[in-house]
Amino acid sequence: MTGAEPARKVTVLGAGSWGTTFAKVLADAGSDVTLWARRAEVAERINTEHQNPGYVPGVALPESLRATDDAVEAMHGAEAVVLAVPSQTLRENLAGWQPLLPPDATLVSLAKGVELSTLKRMSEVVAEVADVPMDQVAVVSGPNLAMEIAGEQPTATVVACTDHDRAVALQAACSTGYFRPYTNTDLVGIELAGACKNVMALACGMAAGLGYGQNTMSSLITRGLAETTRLGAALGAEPMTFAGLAGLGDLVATCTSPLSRNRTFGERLGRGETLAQAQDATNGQVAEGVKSCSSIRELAAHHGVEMPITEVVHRVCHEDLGPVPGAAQLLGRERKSE
Ligand SMILES: NC(=O)c1ccc[n+]([C@@H]2O[C@H](COP(=O)([O-])OP(=O)(O)OC[C@H]3O[C@@H](n4cnc5c(N)ncnc54)[C@H](O)[C@@H]3O)[C@@H](O)[C@H]2O)c1
Ligand SMILES: O=P(O)(O)OC[C@H](O)CO
Repeated sequence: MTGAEPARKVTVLGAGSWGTTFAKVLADAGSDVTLWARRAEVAERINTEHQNPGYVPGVALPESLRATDDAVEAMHGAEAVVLAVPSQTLRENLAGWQPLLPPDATLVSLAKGVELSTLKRMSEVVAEVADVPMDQVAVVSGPNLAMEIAGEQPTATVVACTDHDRAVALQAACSTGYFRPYTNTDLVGIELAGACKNVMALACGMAAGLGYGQNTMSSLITRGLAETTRLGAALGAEPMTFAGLAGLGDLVATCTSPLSRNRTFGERLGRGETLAQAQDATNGQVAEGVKSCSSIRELAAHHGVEMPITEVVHRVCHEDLGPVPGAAQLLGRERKSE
């Protein structure tokens, strides 16, 4: 897919909550969409009953949306390939798909995370594993809780790509009466915002689980935005990106919605559940912040950036710090100006 023409043939790899929902958006926008599912029975049900009840219960999928568990068939002739798998498995998934990628296809990451061990953003992982230039990689990120979009509630998002024409083409391919994408070329800012907001949603969830109210949430959201913006500035992002849909927009949606897996996960920790107990309650769906809190913390340390909320979330998730002492640690920090 090149130039400013809408993509007509789009493949979505991953039929989880967001992959299925984004495939519906693309199909509703008039694109010719094939959705790849890991399990044959999921693909079969989408094709015959137009449903994916394990991930988007009660949602009628467009009849034009085709699904398959055959990656070769899924990717044949695609102008854009959308990667809708968890951040920490993207490298492994994409390595398997790499030989099948159509050479000039725009590769679109939906994942919100930072890879453990390499500390790479998802677009960096995609460009490296697919062996394509960075301007062939795009990202979609914003306040995009899948179930609300699947219910066709009005939502905006950001399509980011360093190649503006590709961003415009993808924007056209996913614009519907209920889904309004904006373009942006600040890939670094858009991706960091998407990864960090999951960590802040864990923190807000913990606060909710402890019984704290809106002052605490607003304090965490605002200071979470401050530390995310600091990291972004150190990595060359445009600071204004963090005030946009993929920054403040997604932060507010994720930190305040009971639909967020990250917020829900944090709430369980705040109520005193262990990591394993909270994990059991996710129905197999991914709460990206649980792993990304560690990679973001490490990335910040490499760049000499202070991220106190991320630090506490990491310690609660992985170093046995209780949420109450975690809150005390944040409140007890050295006094400073805003
Ligand atoms: N659900 C949302 O509301 C939403 C919105 C925006 C962005 N995202 C991001 O999109 C990405 C995917 O999220 P999702 O909500 O679709 O996740 P999900 O847990 O609902 O689905 C994950 C999908 O990846 C597939 N998969 C392939 N290989 C896998 C492996 N090795 N391990 C686990 N799953 C594997 C699963 O079969 C499943 O179809 C995440 O990074 C998430 O942060 C999600
Ligand atoms: O359910 P979560 O916490 O993964 O959040 C989903 C989306 O990223 C919200 O934009």
